[in-house]
Formats: sequence, structure tokens, C-alpha cells
Amino acid sequence: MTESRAWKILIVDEAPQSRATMARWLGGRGYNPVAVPDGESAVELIGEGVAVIITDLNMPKTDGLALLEIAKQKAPHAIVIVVSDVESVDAAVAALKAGADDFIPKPVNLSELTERIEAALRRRAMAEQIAALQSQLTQQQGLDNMIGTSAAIRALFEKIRLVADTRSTVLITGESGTGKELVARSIHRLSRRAGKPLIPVNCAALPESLVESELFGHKKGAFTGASSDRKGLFETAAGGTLFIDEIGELDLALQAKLLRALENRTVMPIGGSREIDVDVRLVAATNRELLQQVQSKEFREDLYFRLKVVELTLPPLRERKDDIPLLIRHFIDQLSTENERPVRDISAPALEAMMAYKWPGNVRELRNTLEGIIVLTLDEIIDEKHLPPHIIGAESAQTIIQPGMTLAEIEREAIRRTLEHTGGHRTQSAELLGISVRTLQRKLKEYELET
Ligand SMILES: Nc1ncnc2c1ncn2[C@@H]1O[C@H](COP(=O)(O)OP(=O)(O)OP(=O)(O)O)[C@@H](O)[C@H]1O
Repeated sequence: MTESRAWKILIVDEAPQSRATMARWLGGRGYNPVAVPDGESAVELIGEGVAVIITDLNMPKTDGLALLEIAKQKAPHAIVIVVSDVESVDAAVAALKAGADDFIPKPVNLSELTERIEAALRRRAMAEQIAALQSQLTQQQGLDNMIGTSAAIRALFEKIRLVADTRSTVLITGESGTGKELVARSIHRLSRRAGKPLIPVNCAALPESLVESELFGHKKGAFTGASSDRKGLFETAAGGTLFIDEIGELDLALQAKLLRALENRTVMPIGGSREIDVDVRLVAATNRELLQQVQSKEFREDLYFRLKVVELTLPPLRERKDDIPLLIRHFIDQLSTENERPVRDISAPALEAMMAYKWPGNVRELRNTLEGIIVLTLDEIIDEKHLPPHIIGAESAQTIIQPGMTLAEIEREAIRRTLEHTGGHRTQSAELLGISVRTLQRKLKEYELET
């Protein structure tokens, strides 16, 4: 059954035998059936407590269609299943058009009846969850579709609201895939700067030699290839927000330049002779331990303290498992629509397996996993059979290491499988492999794994 609660089912059928058989069958399956012989007696009983109404169509006085009308008024959430003789198929079609949830021809096949009831109850539960989710989203408007009701996420939403409309620099920390970019976008959208641009820049994705000119701009002739003046992202973001992702990847010289830009609110383009005023709010993110980088002298301590005036930390998904069902429902809804697939729910055992899994790639991995499943199925319900083996804990003991393999071959295979696991996400793969994104990029070239 969809829930342990005994659903109240109203059976309206003139034929005593058929009425009694349905009632006995449903009672034996844990439902709470109430059987009546005509429309009038049914009208008396229709109310909020009734979950399902099974009604015959052809009845004297109040017939099935009239009952359907009344049910819509008195118990709008009740599911109405019409049963009818095959001859009155036209009437059944009319009932479906008038809003009945399902139609079963008489004589009623009892197993089919329970299946249809279960399916309708599941559909209704899903619709209710989506409605709840939508209202929750409306309440969180401005938070860029960030889903979550766990205590940790609610506390984070609160901090985002408080910090958004200040000038403070914000440092967002958290593992890869936890939603740092979404937080940065929310901060921008809730701030007075929302009408101005939010410019994201990922330091790990840019070659080191380009980061400086990207951020601060350059003058014509400043270096080979600088054929004209170019504005940096600080200037492009004027009045708005600059989101520097993977700030831990900035080299020390650029860290000094960034600190100066923050302190003086001016930037100096490469090859320039004059500082340019910039009014930009900086939001930075990292999935590395900046403090450790400070201790190992890879990151300037003064910049670290300048950045961490306000620090928002995103907990890994495994530490806020309460959010998993909600996120799954959100992604099922979103990805089924996007990919035109019929998936609309997840079975209890599959959900349990997803809750037990550790999600090293966090929300991104959850979304990628669901996308992989949804794209490849025409089923309506995600079940255990759809889940990848590593999630249901059935990953075989097969190991990538075989005697005779070189270390390079083992490394190549580890990188290949990690990329497969993260859906090709380099930052996340680098983190899982314990190397920097740049090292990963170098190895991808070396092992010819680039796509
Ligand atoms: N709370 C959430 N609600 C809905 N979607 C989320 C949530 N958190 C993350 N996501 C989704 O997960 C994916 C990863 O999020 P995001 O890019 O913000 O992570 P990140 O921490 O910035 O990752 P990285 O460190 O790798 O850049 C995105 O598709 C994002 O929309």
C-alpha cells in the first residue's frame, strides 16, 4: 500500500453481489471500504475523509456522473474510479472527460482494481508533494531554486538573506557539488546589486597565464597577442557581483593583486599606468582547505582573513540526508519534463538505497545519477533495478588493479573511472582523486583521455 494508513473507500454500486465482493476484497487488503447501493446514500457519506470513490455509472436518480460532480465539490482530493458495463463505454469516456481519475469495465477484475487504486493514490501523493515543494519554493523565492529543509540548509538560507544586502565579501566553502555557485547566485539576486551583472569566473578552468588579464584586463601591446585594450571581469561586473570560484587555485602574485583590488576598490590592467575605480562585490568559493593552504604558504594569510569576514559553509549531502527525498523529487520532476520521460516517482527500496549511499560528489552526483536513470528508462517508477550497482552496494569486488599493469595504466584507469562516476566533471573528479584540477588536466592530455 502507498501508506500504512487505511484509506476510506466509498463503493457505490446497485448490484449487491458486485458491491459486496469489492468491499470484502478491499477490506482484506487493509483498506476501509464502505459500500452503498445508490447515489443518494453516497452523497451523504462523501466528505474529506473519503480517499477513493468507486462508483457505478448507471444508477437511478443520482447517477455516476452526477456523483462525480458532487464529489468534486465536497471532496476535491478524493480519487474517483468509474466502473461500468462495457456497453456504456461512451458514458465512461464522458466520465473521464468530466474529471474521473480512472475507468474499469465490469465485471471488475479485483487485482486490477487494487492496482489502479494504488496507482491513483501514488499519483495523488506525488501531486501533493510537488504542491508542497512549490509552496516551499515560493517561500524561498530569491534563493535560486535551492532545495532543502534540513536544519543545516535552513540555517544557511537565513545567513544568505542576512548577508545578501551588505557590502561584505563572502567566502563560500564546501565540497564540490554542494551548491556553492547556487549560493553565490542567491546572494547576488537578493542584494541591491541584482539589476547589475553577476560575473562568474573559475580560476581552475583558466590557464594560469590568462587569469590576470581575465580579472584585471590589459592594455594594447601589454604582451604578445594583446592587440587591443581589453576590460577585465572586475570592470565588466561594475555595480554587480564578481563570483570567483576555486579561489584556492590563484597564484600568490595574483592573490596580492586581488587583495589590493579589494582594499582600494581599484584595479590596474596589465600594461596600464592608471588605477581604475571599481565598485564590485566579491563572492569567492573554494572546495579546498584554505587554512591549510595558508599554513603551507600557498595562500596569503591577509587575503584569507579579508575573504572570510563572512564564511558560509555548505555541508556535504551525506550530512543532511533529510534533504535527499526532496531533492530527488525535485530532480525527477525537472529532468522528466526536460527529457520528456514518464518517470514520476521512486519506490521505497530505491529511495532507501539512495539515502544510504554516501554521495561523494554531493548534489551534482545525485542529479547526474538521476539524469542517467531518467534518460534511459520508459518506466514511471524508479526502482532498485534502475540504480547503478555502486549505489545499491552491489559493486562487485572487481578491482582495476591486475598483476602486470604498470602504475601509469592503473592511474589512467582510476582517472577514467572517476570521470565516468562524476559525469565528466573535472573539478569534482580532481577532488575525489586528491589532485588539483590543473594536474588532472595535464594527466588527461598525457593519457589521451580528453573528450
Ligand atoms: N540545494 C540544492 N537544490 C537544488 N539543486 C542543487 C542544490 N545544491 C546543488 N544543486 C545542483 O547541483 C549541481 C552542483 O551545484 P553547484 O555548481 O552550485 O556546486 P558547487 O559547490 O559550486 O560545485 P563546484 O565546487 O564543483 O564548482 C547544480 O546542478 C546545482 O543546480
